[in-house]
Amino acid sequence: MADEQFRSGLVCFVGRPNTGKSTLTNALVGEKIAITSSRPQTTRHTIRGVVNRPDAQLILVDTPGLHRPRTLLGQRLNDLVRDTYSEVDVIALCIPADEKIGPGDRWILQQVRQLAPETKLVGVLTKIDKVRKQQLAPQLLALSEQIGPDVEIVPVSATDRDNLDTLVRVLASLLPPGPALYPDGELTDEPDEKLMAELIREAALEGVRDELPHSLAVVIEEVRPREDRTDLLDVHALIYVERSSQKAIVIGKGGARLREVGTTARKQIERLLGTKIYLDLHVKVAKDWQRDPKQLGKLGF
Ligand SMILES: Nc1nc2c(ncn2[C@@H]2O[C@H](COP(=O)(O)OP(=O)(O)OP(=O)(O)O)[C@@H](O)[C@H]2O)c(=O)[nH]1
Repeated sequence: MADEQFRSGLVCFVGRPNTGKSTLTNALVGEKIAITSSRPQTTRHTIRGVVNRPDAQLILVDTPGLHRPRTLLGQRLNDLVRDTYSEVDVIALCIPADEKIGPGDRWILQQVRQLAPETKLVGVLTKIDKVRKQQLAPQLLALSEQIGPDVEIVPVSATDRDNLDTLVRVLASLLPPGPALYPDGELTDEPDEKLMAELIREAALEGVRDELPHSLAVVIEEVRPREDRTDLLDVHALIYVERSSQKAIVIGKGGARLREVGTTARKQIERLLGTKIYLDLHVKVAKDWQRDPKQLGKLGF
C-alpha cells in the first residue's frame, strides 16, 4: 500500500564540473527549465525544474557548489552546505561513465556522506553513450564499491535520453510521501499563501477524509517574519469546518490530532519555502459555509 502513496520532494545532482548535471536536469524537466523561484527572500534553493509523474513530483534544486578547499574553509561555509544537503530529500551523485573515478569524485562522495548522513543517495552514471557496453559493467562495479552496496546506481545518457525513466522512478521511490508541492504540476506564480493553505488542508484531511467530505477550508490569516529573527516566519492559519462535530474530529483528543496536522503541514511548508516557520493553527466553525456565498467569498472560493 505504501508504494501507492503520492511522493514529493527535493532532489539535487552533485558531482564534479562537467559530469553532465545540467544536461541531465534539462533532459528531465524538458522545456520547463530555468523558471526561477518567485521568492528569492525565502528560498535557499534555486529551483531548476519540476518533474511530474502520476505518482510523484520531483523538484530539482541547485545546491551550493562543493569546492575542494585549497585553503581552510570556515565553519560557516560548512554549516551552509550541511544545511542545504540535509534539507533535500535525495542527493544524486553524478559520475561520468567515460572517466575513471578519481579523487575529486571520492572527495565529493565523502563530503555528502559526512555533511548529510541522513539524506538518501543515488549514484548516476552519466554519458553512457560515450562508452561501449563492455566498459559499463566495470565502471558500475567501481562506483558501487565507492558508494556502497545499498545505494542504487542508474546508468543514463542525457543526450540519448537513455534510461531517464528509470532514473526518475528510482529518485521518486526515495522521496517522502506527501502532496505535490506545486499542485498544478508546474512551477506556478500562485502566491505562497495558496500553496500553504493547500498543504494544511491536505494534512488536516489525512486519515479523516471520509468524515469531512469537502467540509474543510483553510485560510492563511497572516504571514510575518519574526521580528528578531530573519530565518523564521510566523504563519497564522484558520481551518474552517461546517459543524462543531467536525471541529472535534480535526482537533482530536486533547488537541493531539491538530498538533499532528500542524507538524505535518509545517514540515511541508518549510520544504516549500526553504525557511523555518512557526505555524499557528486554529479551527473555526463556519456554519454551512459551502452554501453561503458571503462565506465562500471570504474563504477564497
Ligand atoms: N555524450 C554525452 N555528453 C554529455 C551527456 N551529458 C552531458 N554531456 C556533455 O558533457 C559536458 C558537460 O555537461 P554539463 O551538463 O554542462 O555538466 P555539469 O556537470 O552541469 O557541469 P558544471 O556546470 O561545470 O558543473 C557538456 O559538453 C555536455 O554536452 C551525455 O549524456 N552524453
